[in-house]
Parts: sequence; structure tokens; C-alpha cells
Amino acid sequence: MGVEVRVVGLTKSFGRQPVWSNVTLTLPAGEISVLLGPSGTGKSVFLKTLVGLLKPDRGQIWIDGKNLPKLNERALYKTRRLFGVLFQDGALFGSMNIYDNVAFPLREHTRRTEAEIRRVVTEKLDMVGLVGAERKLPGEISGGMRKRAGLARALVLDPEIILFDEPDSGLDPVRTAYLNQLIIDLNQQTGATFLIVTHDINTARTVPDNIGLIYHGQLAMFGPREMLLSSTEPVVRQFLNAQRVGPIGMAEEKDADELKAEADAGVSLPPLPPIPLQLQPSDGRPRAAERPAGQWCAENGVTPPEGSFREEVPV
Ligand SMILES: Nc1ncnc2c1ncn2[C@@H]1O[C@H](COP(=O)(O)OP(=O)(O)OP(=O)(O)O)[C@@H](O)[C@H]1O
Repeated sequence: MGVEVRVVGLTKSFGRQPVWSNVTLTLPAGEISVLLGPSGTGKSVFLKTLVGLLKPDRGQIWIDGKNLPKLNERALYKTRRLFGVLFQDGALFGSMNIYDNVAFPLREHTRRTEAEIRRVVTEKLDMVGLVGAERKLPGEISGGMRKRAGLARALVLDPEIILFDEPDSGLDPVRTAYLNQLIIDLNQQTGATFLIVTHDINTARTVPDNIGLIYHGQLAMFGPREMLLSSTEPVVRQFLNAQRVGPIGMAEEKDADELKAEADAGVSLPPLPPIPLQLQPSDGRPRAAERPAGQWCAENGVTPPEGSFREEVPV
């Protein structure tokens, strides 16, 4: 049913180069969270730190009553079994066919028989819509199929937490839309806790229950989707609406002169666009973590931008 991940005061640097500091957030059990941020702000480093591949300088990561950075190798190995990770390129073994790639974690980490492995691999390939592609090598299938194969492999040990590192990178808008639907459907079916790193604003606006934004070495904001999409905090507003006007410039941060010039020229931020409806599972049954549209805004006395939560009118 998914487990909560509680991050407290997490700080990471490489030598003298700080990546981010004092990151505190909770990924609620069974919910989908998205992590955004300009390139190079350390989103991938954050995922690798969560799963124990990198050690933080300071801070805690609480999962199932255990603080990951303090675990010894053996205990860490056990806790890592809670995670499934979809790496950017799917991270498939090029010389193995799709079936063997997906079966790999089962053969490495369990004592299941080949008959049991076949059942699980077929089930997961079916979940991601790849039945029939078992004998293909990763080089013989499209980028979107490789992502889905990577996802099937991330699912085989029935993880409680699934981390997605830019699942939509390199995909066209149609494939991205399919993948987003698949993510919603998988969350409904598995109930696992999802964290997605993405650059795709449409994904960030329509898929998650929660959004976080890393900027300038800090977690600028983390909270419910409606909270960030209605936020007028300049960095959050600029990033989530993909606008040029605001504190973020070409080189991560605009300098003070540029900002002053914008202010002097009377350049003002465009109004907030409507908050879209969240993507629904394709079978029409709600996800356990789903909340009614507009609930957060209503409970917090926030008036959503004009036109929010309307069904899209077909073109
Ligand atoms: N193992 C490492 N050793 C030293 N520096 C590293 C290491 N891994 C990442 N970095 C540095 O940490 C910073 C953050 O990298 P990361 O890949 O996490 O950024 P990102 O936000 O995921 O970027 P993008 O959105 O472009 O994928 C970069 O400056 C990178 O060079």
C-alpha cells in the first residue's frame, strides 16, 4: 500500500560544490509527487540519495521507522528492496532481451523458480503494454518501449516506492501522454508511493498529488498540486507556468540588474492560468490518494485562477 518517505534537513555536496541543503519534505504514502527544478539543481542526485546510492552530508531519510543514511550495508540492502527505480534511459542491459531484462531482479534477488518468474514477468509486461516484445533486444525497440520495459523491471519486486528519473525525456508529446496515463494507472493498481523527476510542465501540472521545486540549492516549495499551481511566489509561479518573466534566467538565476530592468520596464507577470483537472485512471475507478478537484483550494481559502478544474473542451 506504499510507505511514507520523510526527509529531514537533507544536505548534499560533492567536495566543495554544494548541491542542495536542508531539504525537508514528506512523500505521503501511496501518493504521486513530482520534483521539478532547473537543469543541474540536483534532482537526480536527490533520487540517488533517497535510494542509498549516494550518502548525504547531513540529514535523515525515514522509511518504515528506519533512518536510511545510518543503516549498515546489510540493513540498507533490505530497505532498498522497497524501491523500484526507473532510470532515465531505462538502464536496460543491451545484450539481454526484454524478457531477461525484466526477469533480472527476480533472478538476482529471489529464489523463485523459472515458472514463477515467467508468471511475474508476463504480469508486469502486461501492465506496461509490452506483451509480445519479450524476445526483442533493447536496441530493436523504440525509446518509449524501452522506458516501459524499464518500468516493468522496476515493478517486478513489487516495490512500495517507485522513483522515476525523467520518464518523459526523449519522448514525443503523444508518447508522454500515454506514459503519464500509465503512471496514473500503475499508481491506482499498486498503491505505491511515487516520486517523479521531470522537466515536463504538463506532466507536473496534471499527474501528481504533490509538487516540489528545487531552486538555487534549496527546496523552494513542496506541497499539494493545487497549492503550487495557485501560488504567486515568483519562482514557483514562473517555473510552473514556463514563463520568461521572473527571477529564473537563462543561467539559472537572473542577476539583479536584469530583474531591475524588468521591473523598470513595467514587465509584469501574466495572470495565472487555470488549474487543470488531474489525470484520472483509465478504468474510471479512483486512486486511493485522489482528492476531489478544488478541495485543497476550498479548504485553504484560496480562489483558484478563473477557469480552473473545467473538463477540457474537445477541439
Ligand atoms: N557523482 C558525482 N560526483 C560529482 N558531482 C556530481 C555527481 N553527480 C552529480 N554531480 C553534480 O551535481 C549537480 C546536480 O546534478 P543532477 O544530475 O542531479 O542535476 P539534475 O537536476 O538532475 O539535472 P538535469 O535536470 O539536467 O538532469 C551537477 O552539477 C552535477 O555535475
